[in-house]
Amino acid sequence: MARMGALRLIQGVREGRSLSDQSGSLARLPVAEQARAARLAAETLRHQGRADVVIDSFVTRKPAPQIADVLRLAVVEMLELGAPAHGVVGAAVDLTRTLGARGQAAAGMVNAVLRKAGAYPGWADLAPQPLPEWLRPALVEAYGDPVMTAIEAAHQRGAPLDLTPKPGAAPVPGADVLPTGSWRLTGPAQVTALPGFEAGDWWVQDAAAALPARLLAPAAGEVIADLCAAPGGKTLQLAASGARVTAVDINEQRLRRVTENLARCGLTARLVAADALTWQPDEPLDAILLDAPCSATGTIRRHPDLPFIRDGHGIDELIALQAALLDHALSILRPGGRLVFATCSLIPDEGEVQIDEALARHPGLTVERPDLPGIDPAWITEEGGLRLRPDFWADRGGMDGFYMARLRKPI
Ligand SMILES: C[S@@+](CC[C@H](N)C(=O)[O-])C[C@H]1O[C@@H](n2cnc3c(N)ncnc32)[C@H](O)[C@@H]1O
Repeated sequence: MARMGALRLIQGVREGRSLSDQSGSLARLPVAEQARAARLAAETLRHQGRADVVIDSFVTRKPAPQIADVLRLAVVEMLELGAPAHGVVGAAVDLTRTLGARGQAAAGMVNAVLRKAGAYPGWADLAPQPLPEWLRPALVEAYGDPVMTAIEAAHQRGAPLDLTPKPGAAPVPGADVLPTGSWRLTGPAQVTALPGFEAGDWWVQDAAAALPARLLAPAAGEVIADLCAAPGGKTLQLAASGARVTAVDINEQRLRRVTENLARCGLTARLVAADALTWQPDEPLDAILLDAPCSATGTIRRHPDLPFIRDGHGIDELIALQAALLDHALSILRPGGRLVFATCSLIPDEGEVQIDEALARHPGLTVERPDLPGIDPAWITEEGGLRLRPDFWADRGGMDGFYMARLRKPI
């Protein structure tokens, strides 16, 4: 059941739908099978490049796309997830037979290929899934080949579960406390069953994603706007500081998740469904957090489907939107106020370049160098921002790619 669900999810990705958008399609499966299907699909996409090397070494002709996905699923289940070959091969043959006449005809080939693939000797040494052509060259240009290879290796390792604690909350048993203050769980965990979930002592948020709000350094009583706020990880951090927070997002449905998260954690913020390009506050803002919409290329280790469902289109429009959001945010910030600009992107045009260009457009605007506990000074960029990459903290489980900078508006 889970394998069929996983195959359907992968086919959805081939048609351009993200795994998270398709989660409802598994609703008819028991909960445990839904989780298994989602994990199988994600891991198959994460290791697709390596699976193809194995499959190619045993086939004489390229299999049809659906059959290729059945083979990839089985190869990843055996070689990466350690499932016993006999069960996987039998299930893959059965799955193939459900795929119409083409499946009936391919069942023998699938059986023969997978019997050999299960004993493939060099899986661990195969190069990780490369990033697609719409993204890789820009990142090689920005960071160089060795870093690109390290980023791809980090994507292959996936991501641990990071939690942001409410101030004073007791650590979840078994969690490591990271140098920047987040908690990290490396083993399998069901979020809603963890101690402190019901009480709202913490929320799920990658350690890198927790840093923009820390960089803003909110203080109790300050008037702060969180622009582009949903689903609200950063809103929760700002609200937990005692600041008076207005969370603005254009997407009403996503804002509902902010409401739920605030309620669970016993925190308050004013929520506004509005376009942050035109929204006007009713009182002067001491600080703004602008977590702008972006390519999300820093989150590939959590979303291995992203390289497959995107093709690079729309990034120029996002870059223009980020600049416009930044200009409007600066216009509504009080003189002397501070603004953190952040994107979960690895592309410098969505980070370092945005800040360089904003400084050129806004005379008197300055960047304040990050002074956060736990960050490595090597992560600070020339213009004074913070560049985070998935290959950082490799021995601790990595972090999402992110860029952030704290700006100070002149008085
Ligand atoms: C990167 S996500 C924000 C993540 C969020 N800050 C958090 O920490 O959970 C970007 C958000 O920007 C919102 N968005 C996109 N364009 C917007 C606009 N013009 N005005 C307000 N929100 C916008 C999207 O709906 C999305 O929720």
